[in-house]
Amino acid sequence: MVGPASGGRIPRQVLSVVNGGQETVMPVRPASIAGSDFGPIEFTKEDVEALLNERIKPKNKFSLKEKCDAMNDYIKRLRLCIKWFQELEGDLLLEQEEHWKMLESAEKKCSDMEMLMGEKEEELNSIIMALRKNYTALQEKCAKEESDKLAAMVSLTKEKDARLSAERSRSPILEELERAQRESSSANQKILSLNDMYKRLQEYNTSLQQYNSKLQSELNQNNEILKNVEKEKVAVLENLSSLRGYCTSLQDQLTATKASSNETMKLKEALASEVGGLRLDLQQVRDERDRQLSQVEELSAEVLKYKEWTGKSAGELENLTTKSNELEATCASQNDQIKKLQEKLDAAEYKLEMSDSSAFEIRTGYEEQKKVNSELQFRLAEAELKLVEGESVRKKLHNTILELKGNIRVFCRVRPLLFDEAAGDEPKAVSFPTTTENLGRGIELLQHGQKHSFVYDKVFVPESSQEEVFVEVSQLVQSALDGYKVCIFAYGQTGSGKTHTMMGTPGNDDDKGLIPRSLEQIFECRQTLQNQGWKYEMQVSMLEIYNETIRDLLTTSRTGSTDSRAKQYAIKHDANGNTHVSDLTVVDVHSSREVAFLLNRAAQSRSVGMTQMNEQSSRSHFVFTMRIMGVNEGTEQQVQGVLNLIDLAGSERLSKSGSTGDRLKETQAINKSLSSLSDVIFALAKKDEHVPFRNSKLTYLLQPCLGGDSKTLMVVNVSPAPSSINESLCSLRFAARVNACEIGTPRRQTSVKQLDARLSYG
Ligand SMILES: Nc1ncnc2c1ncn2[C@@H]1O[C@H](COP(=O)(O)OP(=O)(O)OP(=O)(O)O)[C@@H](O)[C@H]1O
Repeated sequence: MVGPASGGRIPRQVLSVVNGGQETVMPVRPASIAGSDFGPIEFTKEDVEALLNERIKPKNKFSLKEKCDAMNDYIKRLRLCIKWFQELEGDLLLEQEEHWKMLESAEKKCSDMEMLMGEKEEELNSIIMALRKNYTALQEKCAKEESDKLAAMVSLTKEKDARLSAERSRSPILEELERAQRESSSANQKILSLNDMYKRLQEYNTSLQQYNSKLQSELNQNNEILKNVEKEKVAVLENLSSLRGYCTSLQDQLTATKASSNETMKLKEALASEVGGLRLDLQQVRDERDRQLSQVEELSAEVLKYKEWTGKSAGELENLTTKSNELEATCASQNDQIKKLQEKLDAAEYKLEMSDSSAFEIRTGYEEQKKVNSELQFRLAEAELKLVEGESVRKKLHNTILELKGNIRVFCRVRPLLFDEAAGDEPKAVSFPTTTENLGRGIELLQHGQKHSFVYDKVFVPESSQEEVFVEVSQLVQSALDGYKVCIFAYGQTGSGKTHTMMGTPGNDDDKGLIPRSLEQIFECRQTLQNQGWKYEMQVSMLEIYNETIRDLLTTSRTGSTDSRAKQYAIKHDANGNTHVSDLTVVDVHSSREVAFLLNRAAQSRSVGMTQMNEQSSRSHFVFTMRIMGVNEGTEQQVQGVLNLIDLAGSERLSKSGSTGDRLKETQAINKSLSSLSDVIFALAKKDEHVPFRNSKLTYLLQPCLGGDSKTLMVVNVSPAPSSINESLCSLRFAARVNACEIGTPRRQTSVKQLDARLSYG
């Protein structure tokens, strides 16, 4: 395309056409050209230039004619163009005028603008001045910034250096960071899982709490029922005893009535025989009278005959008359006799009648009493049946209560401060919460100003008597008679009161411990249950585990020589879940006195020594076992219970006990077996597949009691002395974990088959 030609005025409308690779420029006036008769005007750039320069240089590539034609044609067109240019010029002139006018107005506007511009310039100048000022300020600032920048640059380089050194130390840090991140993520995961577990534990806890409250309410209900049953039992027993009293009084009455009836019968018989005799006498008298009358008649007849014989001698007549008078007198006296006899007979008959009626009365009374008696006998039998039923309900409820309470239960007993432990001004190390929730169940320990709280099934305060402790245990002991395996063991630091709790003080009735009290209860109950048809056989054995060796405490072969003590006793569990100790002395017992005698013997054989903590310290675990076999002849039911009462050796810290030599060996053996016991308990609590019963003689012996279907009670003994606070805390923590254990379900051993006669531990 061609721009405005230099030196000439170019029409405003010029078309640039590219045709066959050659560029063509056409001046265009759309209205006139588009509708012109000449068709499109074609000329080259040079033509246009020549036209504009008023020079035409036709090209030589055409023939002359063609060129002439083209020139003519071109001239024609040029003329047209000139014409159009002239028109255009006129238009332009007009336009120029308009432009001039516009220019004038523009100039005016320009002068206005200039004025405005002047004003604006002034304004701008002032702005510029201000800007300059700003600029100088900015420059100053900039210089300052520059210096700052320089300082920053210096610090940047320093930082860069530091960064470089940091970069160098970065890689190990990064590694560490990665490791830390890994650890953190695993810790996070752990936290998450712990949170999860915590949530689950909380849920479990709430469900346990709900379950616990349910159990508590069930327990309360059962306790209520038990109380009612006990009340009913008492009422029935009272009723029974009053019925028995009434029955005996009736029996007495009956025998008295029977005796009086017999007497009356005898009297009656005597009277009857008397009446018979009197009748005989009467008959005889009557016969005599008749005979006499006939004699009188005969004599009268003779008198008449003699009267007829008037002539006969007056002497004979007289004789006859006297005879007759005599006979008449005899007759009269006999009549009197007959009268008397009749009277006697009447009286005897009256008496007979009377005695008949009284005999009848007595007989009816007797019959009535017999009826009352049989009724009473019936009621007695009914009451006895009720009693048996009540007893079985009691047993059931009692066992349900124990099951609800859990088959491993924990009691805590705090002994009083001993004489040499007087606390002085020190604050009390042990206290007992008084809130209703934990009353009688809670204990608090103060260690280094920190309070540790524990809750057990029962907590006995120092003032609790042996009787109070036994009352809580007696139901468990009763279970052994009902056919359960029962295991009660005392645990605690040395000198904390285990032996006191289990054995008590010999020779002091009030201070008897759990073992003698349990035995008394068992033998008393045996007596009561005999009335219900139960017959019991009991066997006891006593052993101690000293330095991981079993010793038979009832062996008679021991004469103080250590050889018999060294005998190896093997513990065996049979297929029925019973545990036996080979060669152990087993004694049949029939009374609590017999057992007391054996206990005394065993106590003398026990390994006891003096430690810094206890003058009479048990250096071994003492295991008392009673096997109870009961048979009910009426129901043919058999029960097989086991009662294990264990006084464990006291745990103690070597540092504190000051043990050396043999004592040290003992202490180590004691601590090892106690830690085995805690391992077993915890494995059971965690429901581990493997429970390390075999790790010690004690745990292996007690395997059926700890791991199976027995009812187990741990009495944790605690000393209140501030000097023993650490040991007390350890014992209480262990007890708390035991309390949280859930091991097996107690099972009653009842059968109708032949019982195994050997003594077993479970
Ligand atoms: N409840 C109590 N009331 C009065 N005295 C008690 C009580 N408990 C323990 N004692 C006394 O405390 C002392 C230590 O008690 P005990 O011998 O029973 O402890 P222990 O735990 O069996 O010790 P070890 O493990 O060393 O045999 C004894 O003198 C005992 O009489």
